[in-house]
Amino acid sequence: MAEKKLSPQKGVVSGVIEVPGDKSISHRAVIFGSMANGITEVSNFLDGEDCMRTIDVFKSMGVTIEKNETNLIIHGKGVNALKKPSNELYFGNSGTTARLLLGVLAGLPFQTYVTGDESLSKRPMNRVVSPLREMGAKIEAKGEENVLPLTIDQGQLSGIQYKLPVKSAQVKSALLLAGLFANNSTKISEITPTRDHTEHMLKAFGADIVKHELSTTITSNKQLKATNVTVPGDISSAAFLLVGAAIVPNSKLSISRVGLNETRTGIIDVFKKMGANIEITNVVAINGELIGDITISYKELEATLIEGDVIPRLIDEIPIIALLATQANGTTIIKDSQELRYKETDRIHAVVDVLSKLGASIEGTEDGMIIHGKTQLIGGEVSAYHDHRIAMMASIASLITRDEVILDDDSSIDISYPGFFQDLEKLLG
Ligand SMILES: O=C(O)C1=C[C@@H](OP(=O)(O)O)[C@@H](O)[C@H](O)C1
Ligand SMILES: C=C(OP(=O)(O)O)C(=O)O
Repeated sequence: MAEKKLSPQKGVVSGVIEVPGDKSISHRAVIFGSMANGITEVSNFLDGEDCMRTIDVFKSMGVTIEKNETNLIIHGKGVNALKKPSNELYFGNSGTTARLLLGVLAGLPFQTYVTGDESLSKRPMNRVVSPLREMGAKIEAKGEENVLPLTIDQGQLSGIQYKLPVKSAQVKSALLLAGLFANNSTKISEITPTRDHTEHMLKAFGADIVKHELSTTITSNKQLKATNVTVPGDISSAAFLLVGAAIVPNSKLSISRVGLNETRTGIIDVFKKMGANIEITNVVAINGELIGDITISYKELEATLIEGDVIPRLIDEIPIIALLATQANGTTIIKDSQELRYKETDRIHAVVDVLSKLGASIEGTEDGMIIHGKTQLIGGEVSAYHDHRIAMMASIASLITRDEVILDDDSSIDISYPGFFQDLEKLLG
């Protein structure tokens, strides 16, 4: 535990910066690079704790993964070369590692035993385990049904046609990965588009994948071919700094080389709906992923309604959007976000608790929250709930509080944004 005292009102947020690599794409680069034949070089890989858990899993299955000054180098020898690990596989705090790896481990010809930390051990795994069992996977809970720890035995997978009941890219990705091991094709359909990095990367690594509207079909194929991956800056990390600039008068901030995949840019739509001064420039596509620069400057904002199809496009940004809404004129309503209750912590409860303690006018609802702005935040002692996104939200709040913010523990920030406080320091006047 590392308590953090954040002094209030440290001045304007201004400058040009890059944020660390995208967490979702970094995980996937390690997974695909480790399953492929050949060397995969990953530039701008996120050195966050969650991605380290994915690296450790493949190292324990015999893959050589090393770093040079700039890149992560993965020496893939194909899925047939993966070896039975000698110990349990530990997924730490990472939901993405857990869900995606279950899809891979279900197809491997040896037994594995998988565990996670206290938070991950409470998060639902049935959303992945149940369709994987339909495919023929042999997965058993060690204790309580449908949560970690789990044992995965060798099973013969068959393709399925599956309509996702939850709006989850992790579930979709797990099933597409399992589809690589199945003896016929697998078709996954969604009701609402979720992040599609897995689909882009499957294509880049040579898998046989066809996308038609909201359905994706994958044909079994264990022979992925290595390719280099450029990881864009993480828009979910950029979100904290962008909100910092949007709420501190006279700020102006540019973030370069940020991922702008349409399935991730819901926060930009929200900024625009609130009337923010925001501009996107220099957009290029690399392996199907858009990358560009975002510039924002301070402006009075108006409240808005956030609901429906935009939610999966900004699901991880809702804590910081809630802070933004405390500074917009009027009532912002966030709906359709029940999924927040199944993250590192119940994020509806945590956001409402932290922002209320800091002086905001906010209520939780079953599937979201209602925020009345604009309020002068006061400051005070708050818990980060061991959740990186809550810790960074409270830290950004201190830029506008009247008094100090005391955070019980800032160590979770290393999950997705090591160097967060150094970057923030650089931008403060
Ligand atoms: O696929 C991914 O990389 C992720 C998908 C989302 O989770 P769900 O699939 O549970 O919505 C998101 O919240 C998580 O941070 C990363
Ligand atoms: C929910 C998150 O990640 P994960 O599901 O991988 O733990 C997150 O990064 O906000």
